[in-house]
Amino acid sequence: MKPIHVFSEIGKLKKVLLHRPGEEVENLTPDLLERLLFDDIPYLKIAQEEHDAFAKILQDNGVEVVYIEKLTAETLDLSDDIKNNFIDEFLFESKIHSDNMKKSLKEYLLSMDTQAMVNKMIAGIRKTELAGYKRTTLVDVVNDFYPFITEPMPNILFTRDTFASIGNGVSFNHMYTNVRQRETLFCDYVFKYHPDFKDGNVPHWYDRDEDTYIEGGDQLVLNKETLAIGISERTESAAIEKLARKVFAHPENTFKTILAFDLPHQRSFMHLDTVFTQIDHDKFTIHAGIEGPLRIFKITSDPSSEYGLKITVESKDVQTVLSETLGRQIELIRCGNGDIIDGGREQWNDGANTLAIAPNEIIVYSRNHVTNELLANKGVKLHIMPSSELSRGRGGPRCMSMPLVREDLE
Ligand SMILES: NC(=O)NCCC[C@H](N)C(=O)O
Repeated sequence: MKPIHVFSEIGKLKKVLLHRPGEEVENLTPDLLERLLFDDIPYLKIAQEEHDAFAKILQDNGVEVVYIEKLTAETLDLSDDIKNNFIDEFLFESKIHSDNMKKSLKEYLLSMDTQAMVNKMIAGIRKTELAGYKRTTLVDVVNDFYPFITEPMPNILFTRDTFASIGNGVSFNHMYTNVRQRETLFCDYVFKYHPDFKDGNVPHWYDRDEDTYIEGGDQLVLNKETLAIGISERTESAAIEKLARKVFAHPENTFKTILAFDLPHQRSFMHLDTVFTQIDHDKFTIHAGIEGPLRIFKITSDPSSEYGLKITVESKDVQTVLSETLGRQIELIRCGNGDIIDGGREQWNDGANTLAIAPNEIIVYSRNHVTNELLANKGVKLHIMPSSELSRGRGGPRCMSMPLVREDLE
């Protein structure tokens, strides 16, 4: 089996990548929430308990759970060179430019064991914790009010977004916001050097140094022939074209069609998986807000065209386009039963963001009880996880997980 094997959204989940929330959550302050893309400050202890419950559901159902922070530490422990280069790149991307500051930070980071160092990089380094921190550069003086030398990365919790497993390959994403850019450095090193991944001959469908942005919450693998990608606040059409050309050109490629959904560019529709996830061969959850007039583009390979792609605009509704493309009648189950209040509230709390661990078997947030009851009545097997604190980061079970291996569907 190759290290990455994901040809559907619903095949039995065998291995998944998570991040257990840590001290970065305690580095959120009201002034920083908007910049750091959180809507409130989770209570870390409870957030960790909720996350452990999530991991336990996965493990109890035969899924191997690996953590990005642990894989990164194992990777950096492989050699001093790898560790040194990682620190240098991290500091560069954290915009630490003065030589003095770089030197003191490097000494500080190297004084810790590798796991503690990785956790600290994710948590952010406060000005108060660096002994002898002095304002030396113009940047330091200008930013005097800012409490961090390196910024916290609370969104690394959402492992779905930084890279996406597609078939046997990976899309290393260029994130839309600067604050999420450094997250992709961690998986970049893991895939380059970690023994579980480096020799796997994993094709890259996209690279983090591309100049157009794309995020994993917008990248769905509907089956071995079909991808769905959101054109959203976080993913631009130019990035989808680049990815499409790479995927279609690969000698072992199985994907023939990419459906691109043109979403409203606003936070409540942040990614395609914020409004739409697959539950079973013929069932999806959906936010009623995207069922209506929505442009959907069908992208296929066309070697005779100048850009190598054929684009057609589908003028039908989501249900019809999906039914025709997947070759079966599709049922869309509305978040909050489509009610303007229940649907609005539960979609905001990721009621439409479910993680399938097998066909017709999904992990959902407890707080979305209207949607959950509807799903249970439709015969969907639910694994319900606690969700008071984790939901404050605006991501659900699908956002908090990146499948590495799924069994193929029959
Ligand atoms: N796939 C997803 O929808 N991920 C959720 C990301 C939430 C995070 N706070 C963000 O704004 O990027």
